[in-house]
Amino acid sequence: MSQRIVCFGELLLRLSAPGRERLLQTPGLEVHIGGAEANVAVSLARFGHDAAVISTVADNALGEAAVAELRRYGVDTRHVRAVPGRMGLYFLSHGALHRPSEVLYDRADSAFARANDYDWEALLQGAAWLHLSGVSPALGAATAQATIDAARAARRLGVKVSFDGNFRGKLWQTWNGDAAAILRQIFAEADLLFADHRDIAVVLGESARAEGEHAVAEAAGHAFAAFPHLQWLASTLRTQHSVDRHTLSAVLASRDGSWHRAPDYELETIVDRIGTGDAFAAGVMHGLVEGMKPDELLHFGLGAACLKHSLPGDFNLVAREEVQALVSQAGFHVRR
Ligand SMILES: Nc1ncnc2c1ncn2[C@@H]1O[C@H](COP(=O)(O)OP(=O)(O)OP(=O)(O)O)[C@@H](O)[C@H]1O
Ligand SMILES: O=C(O)C(=O)C[C@H](O)[C@H](O)CO
Repeated sequence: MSQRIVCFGELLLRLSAPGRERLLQTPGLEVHIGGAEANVAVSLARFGHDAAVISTVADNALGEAAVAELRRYGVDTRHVRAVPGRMGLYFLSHGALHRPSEVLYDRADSAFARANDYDWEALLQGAAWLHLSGVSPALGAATAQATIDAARAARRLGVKVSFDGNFRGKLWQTWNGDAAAILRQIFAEADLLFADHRDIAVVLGESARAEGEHAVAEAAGHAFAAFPHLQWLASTLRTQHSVDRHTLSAVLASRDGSWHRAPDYELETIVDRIGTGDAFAAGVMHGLVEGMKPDELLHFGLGAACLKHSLPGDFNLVAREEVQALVSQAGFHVRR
């Protein structure tokens, strides 16, 4: 069994309009389970890792369904506790052409958002990595503190910290949270950051006017200077030609000054882009845990992200062999 990776974050129900419809255009919604950090755990479990989720769900049928869905894909859910309260929801309508996708959150005061009493020393026992994201601290003071506590405990215990910026402006606005001050404390504990120039600008109080690879490279330099524990910074590079046609690449920077860029992938008819950043994060972590070389692990992460664009739902339900086949250009023939 490979190294244990634990992911801390909220489990959510996604209620989405069918196809490309607007919300409630017809009276039906599709249900998927999501949550940025849980998405990473599912991907890692699919790649064969010992992946666990630490979370708090409502002690009702919705909480049970969310936990059951993680178990179905091999995620360890022993540290997901159920308490009285409500599950967080998000509504989604997929965009198309020139109409962007829209997310409507209904998650205020969820069981997860209220909780901050985690015994991190116990929960992190045996873990090699802790994965966190910017969604949890954006929910409110309790989860912001829980995320900071988790990152600090991990560092004390020698557990590596992975943090995905996942900036959610709508969530920060609901409670006027000081994103810069809170995220800075988490960035300070991270060994691995998934962040671009915009995430770094928020934390370092800079303005992020420029775009593209150079903007990320410059911001990465500032992040390595500001945060001495930081070893790697990875980011996707996305050019959007329309809502469902993108060019995707990715970059990886290391503390030793090396810079890697993966090839461009053309995504012509995107099925679902939610969770693609999480798929990238899981792919990069898989590569690091497996000891892949930087170019190889970056390409694997990008391949995983590309494949997620083909799948409805938040989870990237692909095996490592499928990602390998894509990055080694095995072609698109029907497998039979
Ligand atoms: N307004 C913003 N301020 C700061 N950072 C932002 C902002 N908007 C996006 N970002 C950051 O840019 C990066 C890329 O964002 P993007 O919306 O493309 O999501 P993703 O991480 O690729 O996909 P997903 O989160 O759906 O899995 C993320 O790290 C995100 O935190
Ligand atoms: O937006 C959020 O807070 C979610 O966690 C829902 C999705 O699963 C997430 O955005 C995917 O990264």
